[in-house]
Amino acid sequence: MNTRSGGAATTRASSRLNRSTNQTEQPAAPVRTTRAASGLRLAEAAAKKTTTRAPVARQPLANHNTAEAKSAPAKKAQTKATTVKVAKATSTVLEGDREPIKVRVVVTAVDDVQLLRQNAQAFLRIRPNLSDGEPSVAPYIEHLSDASVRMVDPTQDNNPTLAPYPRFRPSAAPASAVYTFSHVFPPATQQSEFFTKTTLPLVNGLLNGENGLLFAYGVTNSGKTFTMQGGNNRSSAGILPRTLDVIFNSIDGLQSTSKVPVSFTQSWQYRPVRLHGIELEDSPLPLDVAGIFSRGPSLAHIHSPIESEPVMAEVLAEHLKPSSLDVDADPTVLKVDRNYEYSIWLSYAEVYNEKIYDLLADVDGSTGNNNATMSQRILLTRKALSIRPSPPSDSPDSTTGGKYVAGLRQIRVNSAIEAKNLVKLGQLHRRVFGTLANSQSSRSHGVVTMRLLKKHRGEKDEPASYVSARLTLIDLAGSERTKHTQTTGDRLKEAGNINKSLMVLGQCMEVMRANQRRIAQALGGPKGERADTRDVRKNLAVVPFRHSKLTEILMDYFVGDGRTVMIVNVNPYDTGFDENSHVMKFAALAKEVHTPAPIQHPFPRIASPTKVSGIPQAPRHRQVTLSTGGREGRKFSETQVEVFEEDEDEGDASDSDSEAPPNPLIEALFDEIDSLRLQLFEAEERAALIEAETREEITREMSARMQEMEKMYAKRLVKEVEQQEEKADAKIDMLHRAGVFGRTPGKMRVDEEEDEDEEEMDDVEQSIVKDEDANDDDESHVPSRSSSPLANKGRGKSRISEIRIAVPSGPAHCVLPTDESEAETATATETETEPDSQVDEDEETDEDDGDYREESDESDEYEPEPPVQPTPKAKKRPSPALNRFNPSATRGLPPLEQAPSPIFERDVRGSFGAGERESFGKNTKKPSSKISALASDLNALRIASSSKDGSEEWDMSEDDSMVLPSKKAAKKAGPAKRKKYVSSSSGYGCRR
Ligand SMILES: Nc1ncnc2c1ncn2[C@@H]1O[C@H](COP(=O)(O)OP(=O)(O)OP(=O)(O)O)[C@@H](O)[C@H]1O
Repeated sequence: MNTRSGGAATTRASSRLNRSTNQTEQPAAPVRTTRAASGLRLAEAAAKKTTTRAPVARQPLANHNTAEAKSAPAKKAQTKATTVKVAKATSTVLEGDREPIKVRVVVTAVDDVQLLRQNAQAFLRIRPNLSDGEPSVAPYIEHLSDASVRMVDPTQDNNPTLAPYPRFRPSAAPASAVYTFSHVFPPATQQSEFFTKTTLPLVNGLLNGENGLLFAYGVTNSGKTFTMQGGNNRSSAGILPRTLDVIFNSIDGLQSTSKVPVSFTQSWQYRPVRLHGIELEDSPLPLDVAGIFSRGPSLAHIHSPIESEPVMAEVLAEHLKPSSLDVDADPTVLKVDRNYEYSIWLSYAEVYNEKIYDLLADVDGSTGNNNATMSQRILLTRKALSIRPSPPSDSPDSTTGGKYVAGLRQIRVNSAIEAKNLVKLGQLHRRVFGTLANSQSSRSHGVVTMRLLKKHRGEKDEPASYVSARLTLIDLAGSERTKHTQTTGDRLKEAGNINKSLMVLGQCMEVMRANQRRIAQALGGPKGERADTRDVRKNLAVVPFRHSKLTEILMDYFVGDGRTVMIVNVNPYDTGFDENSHVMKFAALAKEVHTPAPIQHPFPRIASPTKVSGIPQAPRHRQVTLSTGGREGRKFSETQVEVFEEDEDEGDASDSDSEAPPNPLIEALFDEIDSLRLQLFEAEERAALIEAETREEITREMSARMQEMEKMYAKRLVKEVEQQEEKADAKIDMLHRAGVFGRTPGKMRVDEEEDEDEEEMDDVEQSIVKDEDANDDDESHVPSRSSSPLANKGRGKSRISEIRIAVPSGPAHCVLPTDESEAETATATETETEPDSQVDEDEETDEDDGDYREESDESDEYEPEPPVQPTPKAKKRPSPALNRFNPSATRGLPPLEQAPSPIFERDVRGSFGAGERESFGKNTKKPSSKISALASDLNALRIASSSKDGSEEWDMSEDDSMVLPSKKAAKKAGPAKRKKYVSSSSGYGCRR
């Protein structure tokens, strides 16, 4: 017989509230009371009967922070009180003007404020270094305070080749960031302390009828399983066993024994079903079940699931020995209301590859291949469970809905040891595969739910008398990315699904946070105005809980009531900085989620997202090896377990009939959406993988190139600095020599310079001779030369058709006079040189060689002019550059520029082509004084040449790029007296 509570399956609290409301003879008020609030039902209901309160003014949101600062219990009490006031207010308003909308508004507003005050808590736990001795690398997480840490990318400063230049960061993660948590636990934190600060409040809440959720998040090997379940050492029990200890310590002697006798030998008991429901046990339990439990942890007798799989029990007995289970028990006892009787029910599910399995379920086991080496083979078949929306009949006072895992066993446990044994059995059922990252890596999300039923001793034994609350502890799979674990095949798919569910979890939090902000903004209007959040609520984004199984089964915690605690595990030693940065960002997001975002949509019945409509899926087959013994002289045994995983069956849930018949069209549409979402997700994942790889490749190349460039620039910088230093030295020397600071540094130096000048002179002479020869050869090819009116003049001894000034490729030299008169001369010559700008202009007007040649041809038409005598000025003040040709009169100086401008060098050598010359003309915005000096040289040469045979004179036309000091005189003489300064493609030359 299945005695269902059906529509009567309301909690006592809600029924009393309804009764109270009904006293006004109104339809059931749309009051949203929470299940947690039902813990106060007696006192609250009594208060309602006796007092009439004014409607509660909505709390301004500005007080949010102040409210947060209050202690948790105080806050909870306040929340409950507020709820009661609202309930009363509802009643009052209904009695007054019978306008239900107003009531709704009040309730909604108060709910918003109330929910906004619920903060998700995030605790950070830093894993200690596990290697012997000092860690190979320093941890990159710095503990700043009890609530904050700083994470600095360890690769930022460690690369000496890059310092002090900023590193090109391939990652989007900030190189340094401070993260804040509710509390930060350093590596040395003991398990007991950690449990007390993070989980004990949740356990306390559970015993008081509040829901709670705690999950551990982090990359693989960061200590999630250690935190949740514990280690092998004494006192290293984790959160889960300690929670069980504290619960049973606290309800010791208060456990419910009430049963409904159905026959002389059998009795029934109320049990929790689905998400909120309570009903009589489907299958009768033997009356002496408690006695069986008390006989100890013999697996074969613990409970029916184990009994039905004796093979498993036998094989796993080794694993499930009580060993340290009871000696490592947490002694904490919490104060509970002793007027109640309690019962605890445990379920253990696994979300693996986007399918949910019951880890405590019967599995069809059979053995095979037994042999003498203790090697066994077990074939297990297990079936995936489906998720169903919680029927409204389970919780008529809840509008938030929620989903439950249909067919998930909830097993009653009477002691901590029993519970721990069940958990251990579940852990062995849980799929544990090794990856490269962690040989014992959890590849699934393990979800342990403790359900508490409590009933006041004075109440009748009926479903309405029971208060139900849940505490769910989740050991999430590692959040590492696939490429870091080098997973392939099945492992790759696992990793993809793990990441998917964690990603969706993050997305849900993000959407909830956005929704919360919108509600907060709506509530934060001008003071005194009643905020109507209905419109805002209607337009809230749908939180994508449906996108993954994990979020679907956790939905109730986010949209319903209860507290959420997130534990963030990080391993700052051998986990990548980027990986942990993602974890930290996720934590920051989760911490900001204050309130459940109400879902306005009904929850339709869903199909498995992995199931493509119409295509039956073959059961998945996997193989695991379980090893036992091997220590302390015991025999080593190995068991091969083959697992067949069947897809969930829509019709297998015993309670499926409690749901409303689904609309086939909606079903089909949801199936379609799910299948499309899956395809989209897979495509995105593929794209993300490709993108990540491409980015990484480009990043590597870029980094290498950047490094090369940085090195090159560094070298250049050093060279430039050296050159500058030498230049400065040279200048100082020059000034010394010029007598500004005194006499020249020494004779040695002068002699050296004289030698250099001699060499220079040799070069010039050689160049002249060479050019003469070349000109002899080329003359016929250069019409301008052959047609020059002066072409045949002076042939022979002193015939110079083109003069090139060759300057050594080394540093340019500057000649300074050694005595005062010379200095004066030099200064005067320099000042008399044509302005630079004039040279520039002239040069820029010469577009190409053709122009020159044209002019040259024109010049051929000129009549030979009588030689013009050099200007007295030029004679009187010879260019200092001319002194180069007279070593005895020259006073050399150290190099002025170690690396002369290439433009200047080419100019002097006259060896560049037309294009280069053009660019020279354009680029030389400000010709140096050396160019002017060179012009003076040429003029001096002209004078010297003229003085040799006394019949020829040289001059430069205005068209030429260089205007000689004698230009003024030539201008005065008229254009006819001017000669062209001819530029050929092979360089500058002076024609006569
Ligand atoms: N606080 C701690 N103190 C001592 N040892 C620890 C601590 N945290 C973790 N360890 C050790 O680090 C190793 C990895 O930890 P654990 O298996 O819990 O990682 P995990 O995050 O659960 O990895 P996975 O996600 O792959 O399951 C284990 O050997 C565990 O005993």
